[in-house]
Amino acid sequence: MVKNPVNNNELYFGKHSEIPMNEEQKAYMKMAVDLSRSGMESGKGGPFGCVIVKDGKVIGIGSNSVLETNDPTAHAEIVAIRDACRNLGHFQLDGCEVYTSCEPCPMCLGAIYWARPSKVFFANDKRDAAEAGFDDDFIYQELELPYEKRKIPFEQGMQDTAKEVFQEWILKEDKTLY
Ligand SMILES: Nc1nc2[nH]cnc2c(=O)[nH]1
Repeated sequence: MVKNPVNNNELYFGKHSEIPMNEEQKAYMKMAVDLSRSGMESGKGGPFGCVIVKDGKVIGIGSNSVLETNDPTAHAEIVAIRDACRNLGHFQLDGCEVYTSCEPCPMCLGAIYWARPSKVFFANDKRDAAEAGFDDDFIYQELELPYEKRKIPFEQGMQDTAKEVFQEWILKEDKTLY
């Protein structure tokens, strides 16, 4: 195993997964890839597609719609999570599988963790996305930098004031945790 000497992270060489997908899983991934192509060809957005499956049924689909909607958050995974949650009538994706044509970017990774599906399958990875001109890997690298060294610097202020609301949340009795 080769490691990055700066942060000791394992370096990427070649494919991640050693467990081949079964035929059903391949069929869902093919749907995700088809969505990536149709979204790209229609001009909706970049070449990314996503399918969400629960108990053998497709409950959400999405293709990248950033260009069509002028929404920088309209990544395929976000569009599919919104579709699935709308269809389920719930804000979490318990017991669901996410099939995405590309490894999720940090934003989509966050959305996936918040939605809490049981598994994620991806085809292209963040290095493939970088070769195609997308910033997914760059943003992962930014996460490892101190706030002031990021391309978009982050500065903290008024923590005490904002924390008062967190204290109110902690004490609030009628809240739904998510
Ligand atoms: N995984 C993923 N990466 C992206 N990078 C830019 N757009 C997207 C997207 O929709 N999905």
